[in-house]
Amino acid sequence: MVLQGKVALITGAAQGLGKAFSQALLRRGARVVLLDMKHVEGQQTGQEMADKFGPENSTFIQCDVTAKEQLDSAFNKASSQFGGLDLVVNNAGILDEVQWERCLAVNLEAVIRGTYNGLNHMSTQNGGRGGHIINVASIAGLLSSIPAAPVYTTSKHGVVALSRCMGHAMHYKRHGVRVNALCPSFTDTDIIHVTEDSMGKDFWMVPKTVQKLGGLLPVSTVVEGFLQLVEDDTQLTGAVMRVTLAKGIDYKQYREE
Ligand SMILES: NC(=O)c1ccc[n+]([C@@H]2O[C@H](COP(=O)([O-])OP(=O)(O)OC[C@H]3O[C@@H](n4cnc5c(N)ncnc54)[C@H](O)[C@@H]3O)[C@@H](O)[C@H]2O)c1
Ligand SMILES: CCCCC/C=C\C=C\[C@H](O)C/C=C\C/C=C\CCCC(=O)O
Repeated sequence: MVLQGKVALITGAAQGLGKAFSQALLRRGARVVLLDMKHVEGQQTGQEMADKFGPENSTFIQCDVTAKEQLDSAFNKASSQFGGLDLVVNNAGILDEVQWERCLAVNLEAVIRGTYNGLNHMSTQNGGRGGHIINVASIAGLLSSIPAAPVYTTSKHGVVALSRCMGHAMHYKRHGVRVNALCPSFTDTDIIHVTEDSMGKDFWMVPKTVQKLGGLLPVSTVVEGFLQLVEDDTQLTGAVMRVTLAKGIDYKQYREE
């Protein structure tokens, strides 16, 4: 996808990866609608983007992705303000093994809803232009070796499965919308600063696991993978991109099923 002039909606965009993805898209001439439940941080990031790239090219909408009415309304607002959507990035995520129901609601249910909303708005069947949905999963969505984070791992496995199913040629033919998953390893953002409150008694395992993997990915490496996924039309749909320190950016290969 050539990003110049395209319209993107990104959830969890106030900080971390979502903020970095937004900035990368704006740099390439896209217009971006930033969604986040954090009002203060979201407003600040929205202002920062408006100052750098022009107020007409981005907007912040406060939205809790787990609230159906808020998410639906944010999609409608984004689409009517910017004249349709071309790219939806379901990125908002949390790690909470204590309030695990919330973890599933944010990481999986809201990504399912965001995927269906993205299809509704971009499908050529509904008069849309076609487009691309990127669901931010995790390398945890491809491994089952993270005993300290069973629900987070489950949610991310779900995101990978959802993206592969909805990325199937059958759906692409109907809607003209690519659906792909992005799976980074540990990256230097706030989510990894876990506590006993959110992880329970196994929280001490996180730094050990990071150490075992050789450290944290810089956000810039994940952005590089993200842009490749958006711009490389040869990995059409149903693709699962991994970003790791050990192997860099690559695609998981699946046998024909
Ligand atoms: N940092 C990592 O190590 C890593 C690795 C793999 C995948 N991921 C995934 O990347 C995504 C982005 O995480 P990050 O690393 O930037 O973390 P982060 O904590 O810095 O950012 C997450 C953002 O999501 C927002 N958010 C959380 N719940 C929300 C809700 N209900 N509604 C709207 N917004 C909500 C937060 O306010 C925050 O701005 C997540 O899905 C995460 O699981 C992160
Ligand atoms: C004990 C780790 C779980 C806590 C995770 C904290 C934040 C998660 C962010 C990322 O999405 C997780 C990313 C990668 C986890 C990957 C691998 C861990 C184990 C790998 C291994 O056993 O080789």
